Amino acid sequence: MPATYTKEDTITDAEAVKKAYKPTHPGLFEVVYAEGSFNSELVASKDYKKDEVIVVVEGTTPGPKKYTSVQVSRDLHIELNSDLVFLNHSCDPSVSLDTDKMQLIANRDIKKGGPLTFFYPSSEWEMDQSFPCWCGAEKCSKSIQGAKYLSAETMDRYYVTSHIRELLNERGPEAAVAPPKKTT
Ligand SMILES: C[S@@+](CC[C@H](N)C(=O)[O-])C[C@H]1O[C@@H](n2cnc3c(N)ncnc32)[C@H](O)[C@@H]1O
Repeated sequence: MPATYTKEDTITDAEAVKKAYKPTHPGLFEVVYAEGSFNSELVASKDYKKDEVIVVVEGTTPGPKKYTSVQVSRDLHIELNSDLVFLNHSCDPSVSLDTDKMQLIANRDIKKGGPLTFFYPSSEWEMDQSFPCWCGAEKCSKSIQGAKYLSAETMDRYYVTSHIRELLNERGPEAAVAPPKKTT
């Protein structure tokens, strides 16, 4: 999978992709490829302790809001340009992405091979590509569209970046706006 990962990169031969794969962060984490669109995931290559900094995120570039981008301030979106693009969303996330310190931090002890997932609305106000969540967490938000569409009560359960905290504070205590109907 190239660093310039695009929507067209549907995996039709996961075995061939696996053979050609060179991890961007060997020893820290790696991609587990699965056929189809968006079915691959990032997993730990070693055990991590709760609160451990897994990696300082480097080599990012600014770009337009996309399904691969991460929002790092009110107006700035970046591409991760590494295997980190395979971090999936979970409503019970194993890691947090601190976009102020640009650090990926373990939310709990993580075993080697365990999935690395973060709560996408912790950094994204309105996502480019929304999706029905498959995470299966007890308190799953079901439709992931960005922090704008979640209640303060839900957002309070999670680590939230400073730009999202500001936007939530500006919105005030009223309920989140109704989500748009269309999801991908
Ligand atoms: C940057 S990709 C993450 C890697 C992706 N799994 C892949 O194989 O390309 C983000 C996309 O992955 C999918 N995704 C990530 N987490 C998901 C989840 N919990 N439930 C459903 N789809 C998810 C969504 O399609 C999302 O737009």
